[in-house]
Amino acid sequence: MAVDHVGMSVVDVPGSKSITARALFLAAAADGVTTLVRPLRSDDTEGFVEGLARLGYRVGRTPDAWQVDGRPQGPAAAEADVYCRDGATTARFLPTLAAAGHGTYRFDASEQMRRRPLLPLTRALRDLGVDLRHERAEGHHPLTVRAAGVEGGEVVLDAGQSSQYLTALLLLGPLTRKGLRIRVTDLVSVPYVEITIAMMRAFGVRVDREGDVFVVPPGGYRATTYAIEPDASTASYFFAAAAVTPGAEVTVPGLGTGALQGDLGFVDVLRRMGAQVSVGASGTTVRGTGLLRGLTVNMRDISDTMPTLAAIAPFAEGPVRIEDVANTRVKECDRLEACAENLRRLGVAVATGPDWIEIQPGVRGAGAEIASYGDHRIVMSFAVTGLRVPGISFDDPGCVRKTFPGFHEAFAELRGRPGNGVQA
Ligand SMILES: O=C(O)C1=C[C@@H](OP(=O)(O)O)[C@@H](O)[C@H](O)C1
Ligand SMILES: C=C(OP(=O)(O)O)C(=O)O
Repeated sequence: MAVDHVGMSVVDVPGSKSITARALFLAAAADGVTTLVRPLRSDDTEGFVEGLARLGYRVGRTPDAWQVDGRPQGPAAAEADVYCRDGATTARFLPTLAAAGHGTYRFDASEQMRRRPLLPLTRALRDLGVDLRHERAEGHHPLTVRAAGVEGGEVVLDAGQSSQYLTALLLLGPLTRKGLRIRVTDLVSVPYVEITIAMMRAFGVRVDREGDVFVVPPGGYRATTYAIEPDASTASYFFAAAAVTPGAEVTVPGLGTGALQGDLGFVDVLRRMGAQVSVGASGTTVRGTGLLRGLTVNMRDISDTMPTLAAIAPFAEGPVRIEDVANTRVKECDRLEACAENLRRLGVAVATGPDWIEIQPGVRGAGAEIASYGDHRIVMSFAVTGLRVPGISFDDPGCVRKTFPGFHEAFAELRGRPGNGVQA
């Protein structure tokens, strides 16, 4: 088996996409000028900034920091046409931000983002009195918001397919006249809601929770200086690389015990499988021990790391079964089927159900071309597989630009030799 050299590496992972998107929303809505330190520069966050600019917000940028002139009263533009690209945070958060202002704003997105669901959020916004019209299908982009401020009050929300609906409404709460009481009937990806609440706190707003009801007071946000954590989902590829390479050690600084992101919990999965993991105050280190056990794991809270685990699962001693990840079918692609198809291309035995995937040990084929489906996580995950299976290539390696344009270079550096057989 080809075992590549990973050695001992310190990997500087770019900023969190989720934290950058929330920080941009909060800064745009805040009273004053906010400085965002080390934001993520990638297609998703560039799309968010471009959307803000179209809505009339001013964002000044240096390589390491962005300055946002907050407008508590809402967008400066009376009319705007915003293209949200492929980013669900952009496509779900920006129309919600715009709803609190006064003007007519149209939002559209990539073909895949047009397919991804939105209905529970647009329904909730309408229930709150927002004039929101879909051009084609109910609950999908393109859509137009005729904004006239939001009164607030109580609203019921099903966030069983995406927590981003709840995050959008939580972020909106302080911009409404009466505040919001959001009654949630179902919720996935809970740690992302915790990120939202922690970040709202940093911008001066306290969210209270009474059972299934999230209570958000009116009153707006306070501008601040906010440092963005490295992206924990991105870090998963580098941690996984260490775990599948006996003796290799990867440290990601800036992601430690105080981290906001639930996806850092991926290292607990690696620990259960046999990797050595240490989470300290200033960073996290994973060391490959040569042992990789199979396991059954519920990834409802950290489903962005499902493809990472699926891609290294064939190297485990026993089957790996990942459960409760139905909503990975409505992401950048149907990730359960994309993982299954690509594993089969490599000669791995795999089965899927509505919300699970089970992967058997062993790679019986040679390398193959991986079908990316335009999904950054499929490419980054199977790059890790490529550490142990020679001859893996990608039909669309560049789609990593969504969250990490420099991924292939960083991964090649980790492997200790340039090129990595991957053309970006
Ligand atoms: O709020 C966020 O920033 C995110 C929430 C998660 O989505 P879902 O809540 O749709 O699972 C995650 O998959 C996505 O990458 C980012
Ligand atoms: C699902 C993802 O992105 P989003 O939903 O923000 O488009 C992701 O980054 O894996």
